[in-house]
Amino acid sequence: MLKTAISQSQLREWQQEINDISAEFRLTITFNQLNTRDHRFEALCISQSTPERVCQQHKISLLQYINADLEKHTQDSTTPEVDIHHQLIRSKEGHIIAALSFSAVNHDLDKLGLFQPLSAIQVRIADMLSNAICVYVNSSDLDIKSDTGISHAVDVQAFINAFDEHIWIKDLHGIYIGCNKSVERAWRKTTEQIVGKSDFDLFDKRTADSFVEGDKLAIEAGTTVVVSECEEVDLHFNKVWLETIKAPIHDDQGQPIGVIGMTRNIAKHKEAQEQLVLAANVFQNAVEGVVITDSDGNITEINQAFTDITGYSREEVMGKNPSILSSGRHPKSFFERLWNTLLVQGKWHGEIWNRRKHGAIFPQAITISAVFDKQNIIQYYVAVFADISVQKQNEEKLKNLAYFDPLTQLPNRMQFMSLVEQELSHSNRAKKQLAIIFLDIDFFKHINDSLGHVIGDEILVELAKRLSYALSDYDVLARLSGDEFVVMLPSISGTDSVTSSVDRLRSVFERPFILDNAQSVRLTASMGVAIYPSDGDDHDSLLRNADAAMHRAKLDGRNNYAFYTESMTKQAVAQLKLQTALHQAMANDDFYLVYQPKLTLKDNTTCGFEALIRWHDPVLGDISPGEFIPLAEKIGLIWGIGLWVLKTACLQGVEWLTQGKSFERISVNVASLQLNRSDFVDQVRLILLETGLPAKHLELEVTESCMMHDPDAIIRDLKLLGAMGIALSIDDFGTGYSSLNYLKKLPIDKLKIDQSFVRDIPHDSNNTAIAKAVIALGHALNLQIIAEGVETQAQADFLRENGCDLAQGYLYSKPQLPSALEAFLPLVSEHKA
Ligand SMILES: Nc1nc2c(ncn2[C@@H]2O[C@@H]3COP(=O)(O)O[C@H]4[C@@H](O)[C@H](n5cnc6c(=O)[nH]c(N)nc65)O[C@@H]4COP(=O)(O)O[C@H]3[C@H]2O)c(=O)[nH]1
Repeated sequence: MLKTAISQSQLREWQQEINDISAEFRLTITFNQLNTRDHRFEALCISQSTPERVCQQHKISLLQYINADLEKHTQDSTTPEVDIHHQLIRSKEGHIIAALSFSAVNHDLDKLGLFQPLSAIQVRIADMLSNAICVYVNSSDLDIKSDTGISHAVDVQAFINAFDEHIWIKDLHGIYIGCNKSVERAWRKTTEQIVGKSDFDLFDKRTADSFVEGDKLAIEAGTTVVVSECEEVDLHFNKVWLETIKAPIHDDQGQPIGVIGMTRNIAKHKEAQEQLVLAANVFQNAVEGVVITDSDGNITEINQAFTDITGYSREEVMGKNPSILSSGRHPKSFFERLWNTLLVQGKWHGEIWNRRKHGAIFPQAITISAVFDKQNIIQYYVAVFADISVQKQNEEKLKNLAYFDPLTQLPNRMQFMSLVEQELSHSNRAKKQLAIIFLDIDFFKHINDSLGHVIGDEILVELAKRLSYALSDYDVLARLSGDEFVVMLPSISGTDSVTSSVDRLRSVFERPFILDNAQSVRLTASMGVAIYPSDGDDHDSLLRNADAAMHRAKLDGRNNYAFYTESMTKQAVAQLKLQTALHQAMANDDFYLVYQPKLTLKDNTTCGFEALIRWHDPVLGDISPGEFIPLAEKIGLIWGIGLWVLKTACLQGVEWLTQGKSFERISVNVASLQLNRSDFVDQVRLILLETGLPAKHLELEVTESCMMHDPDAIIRDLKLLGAMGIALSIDDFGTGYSSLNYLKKLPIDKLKIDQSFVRDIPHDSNNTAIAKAVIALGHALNLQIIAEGVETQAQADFLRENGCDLAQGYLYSKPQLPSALEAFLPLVSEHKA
């Protein structure tokens, strides 16, 4: 127990007063330094937080002082410099109470005129710096100072009580010789119950052992040591982190004579420490690269991810400017904007292309923040960035998928449309024309079906290359789907320039496509052209109309091209209707045949009938064969229709024969597509067999154009038909192919002068000349000549006079139903007669 000359109640009162001051000024200690008993002094307390100002004056009655010795005191209150002196304070019994450090602090208080600084003291207990208290003596007491000097008396108990920390002092035997109020509260014991006891008296053995061990540590170390850190619960059941430090107390000879201990709550410190550890962990383990620079932009810290992403180690970048990463991709203005935003808003976020240590450029998403101090001055810049190379690559891939055809790498429909739209707005402003060419490969389906899709793809890739080469750099080529390509020709000067582009595109198909297996494939394409602004003023209508024109080119026999006109669309719509009806006609049995007699000009006797098809549609009415036969050829229905006509005509012939009628031959028109079929001869043979019509009663009329495709095969088939006894004639002679070379090879019997040459004879000199020439030619080849479309007697007379053998036409009879033709069908017996 501390021996003091003052009573406990006085001490408490005194401490209370000090505590009040402490509360107000965060002061913690006070004591009388004067070696004068029963003297009244005034203490002036100065807040440590505002050390330059006198905040408030308090009178403290220091009635008594602890009778402690200041064993060594060299304090000189007049010394202006800070000078630290260490003191050991002992109780009357010689126990060391505290180890104090005094430092003189020169304040300007004397300027107030009221006080003279006697001593300004800063006190340390076991290395813990307390708040300062300056003790001044009233001017009137100065004489005392000069008489008596500085007192050794210090109220140590009050001093240590002022601390929230638990403070205790033990001698070398481990006996407590003092403690403060905090210890009383924490250990739930009074000072009297503690002083004079050892740890073994107060705690369980394990705890006591650890405490004694701590004492030993401090004594052996000869300096302050942290002996334990532990988490506990305080009186209010709050979790606290307690740290116990111990310091040895030495005598004049430096021999240890005891231990001072102090336990304090370091929860806040611990929390801050944990936060720091956590932050450091986050910093180092972040996936994002982090770089910190000082306010001048010099790198002060980086994390591991920075090194992983950029390839630069910490040593390589410390103190350098982040511009070492610069890729050179961004213009100066980019960084000017960045800095402007950063300085004004304190933050910038965006994407930057930087360069890795080994040279590769990469994109990064980065946020740069400025860190300000209390005065709003920038202290640091912190940049957090992520390498977004993979994300960029994926974006690029997606963009490609969205805008480009993966097979040919050409723009796809979406991209093409957007390019056309852009070009249209330009053309609109510049008052220029623009052309869209729609290109579709003829019969490409057959390639896929016969050679497979892999070969089909191979051809499309090769074709895409060829088409690209055929176009200029300004033209845009795209693949819309399957075998459909489309071209935009911007700023065309007129139709001519389009035609030459179309010609270049067509020339691409002149060379065969050589496949991997050395097989060669020949292709043709049909193209349609639409021109802005006449054929449409937006991308949709232009593409649609180019497509319509392309279909027109297909209907015109493929391997062709067509320009779009408004009327053409209407025509296409009407054709679509007709097409649909034609498909129905076969199933509905809407076709029938009429027959037109053929006569011998010499004696006007019937020498045969031409079977001509008729179609009556319940909705569309009568439709001329001149209209629907070419359509049937184009949409592939001609084969079925042709067989039906052949069979029906043969059955009619059989009927007439059965009726004993004489008609020589029934002639049937054969479309060139029918003749091009390899099984045509077989089909004819089959029909003759099925119907029972003798071949000698059948004649087939073929057109010259049938010789256009594979003439050798046609000649072979015609010979086979001729060998069967079927007569063959060339229809519409003079209107088309007219190759005399083939004509002489053909096994034909007749030439038919087309009605266009018959029409104006004998008045039209050209037609009469042609008619005469055909007659002469035919006769020279030993062929019979028949004229069609004979409407007048004059025509008939001219033809007869010029050697024409046969004729048919309205002069004799229109094509009619069999029932109306009785007059032209004599009985065999009559005919012979
Ligand atoms: N102005 C005029 N015309 C006359 C006269 N005499 C006959 N005609 C018409 O002339 C056309 C002759 O047939 P085409 O040249 O083979 O021309 C035929 C033929 O190429 C084709 N066609 C008709 N029926 C068939 C058929 O069953 N099969 C095939 N493949 N084509 C057919 O349709 C074309 C037109 O046939 P149609 O309309 O029946 O027209 C027929 C016929 O009615 C006349 O004195 N004056």
